[in-house]
Amino acid sequence: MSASTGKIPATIVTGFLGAGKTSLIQHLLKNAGGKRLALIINEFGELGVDGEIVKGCRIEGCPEENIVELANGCICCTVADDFLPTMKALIDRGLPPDHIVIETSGLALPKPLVKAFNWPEIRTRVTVDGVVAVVDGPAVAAGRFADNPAAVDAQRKQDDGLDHESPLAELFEDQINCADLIIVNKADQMSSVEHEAAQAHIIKELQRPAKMITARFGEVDPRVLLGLDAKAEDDLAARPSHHELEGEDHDHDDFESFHVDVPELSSPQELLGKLAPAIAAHDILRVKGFLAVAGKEMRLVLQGVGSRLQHYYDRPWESHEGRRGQIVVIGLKGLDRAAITAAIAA
Ligand SMILES: Nc1nc2c(ncn2[C@@H]2O[C@H](COP(=O)(O)OP(=O)(O)OP(=O)(O)O)[C@@H](O)[C@H]2O)c(=O)[nH]1
Repeated sequence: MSASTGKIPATIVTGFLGAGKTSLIQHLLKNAGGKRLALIINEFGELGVDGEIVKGCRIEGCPEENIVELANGCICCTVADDFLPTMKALIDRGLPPDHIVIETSGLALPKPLVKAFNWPEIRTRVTVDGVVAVVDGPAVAAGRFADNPAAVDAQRKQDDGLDHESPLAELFEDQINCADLIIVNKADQMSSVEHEAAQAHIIKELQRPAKMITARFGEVDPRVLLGLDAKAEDDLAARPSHHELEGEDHDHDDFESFHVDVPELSSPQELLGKLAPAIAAHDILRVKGFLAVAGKEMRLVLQGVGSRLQHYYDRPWESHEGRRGQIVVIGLKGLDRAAITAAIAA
């Protein structure tokens, strides 16, 4: 319960694809110090990978019924259909959570979600304690979210309907400009010069006061993360967004995702060898999923952010899952699905 409002506090975690939102939440759950947390996990792709990863950790104190997945679409577009009923169900429980944490999809605009907390049934019971933006530090330092006039011009030539700046830059700016706390993540992958470049870019684009801290693997003290007491739903005018200037056009109309079934692999390398060139050739932004490897009882988690690929075994396959390997692929609209599928699953 928030001491200043008497309402249940909720934290909205935003940040681009692969920035480290799920890692942050896993760390928070492991260090919750007895707090009863409930999680709402939203994903752009049609497979609930993030929710599965968090459940796969089998963290004590966070039973599976406290983790609600809203997959297949961005939460900011389905607020009334998905988010509000989920919130209501959580707060109507006999023993409501102490704190609600919402992981939005990497393509979601946070502001429509904050607005949803003004719905009468929610407003009286819950307050937005803070909006936390997780930022991929090395990607920002590398200029991934900078406005790139040449690239936008080239895209415009292909698509007359494109009426705004780089979709990645816009989304990045909307996410940080809604935040109370910005976490510059992946410190282990940045030199001090890159760290400074990332911070300078954030400060250049930031139009409101927000705290900024650095982290690796989302390891942030829960006392820093929770208890910001921002009451963000009362403060919407101070959180500027490109989206408002563009009417109903949603930034993530510029992105698409699909999934690929992957047969059992002889080794992880069998897939990695095909995936790395496919990511480069098709400028794939994000891949993630679960794979079966011959002779291994455990399922293999695959994570790809840009060209960086990571994999690890997390838990044994359960019998009802049938060792079914699947990965989600996300990129800018116009992905050559047939070519990517053929390259990965051949
Ligand atoms: N080296 C390094 N890798 C990190 C760090 N934080 C996260 N990662 C890795 O980056 C990948 C994506 O991390 P996630 O936590 O799943 O990112 P996310 O923001 O939840 O991704 P989406 O939900 O798909 O948008 C995983 O392979 C993580 O292990 C970090 O600080 N350093």
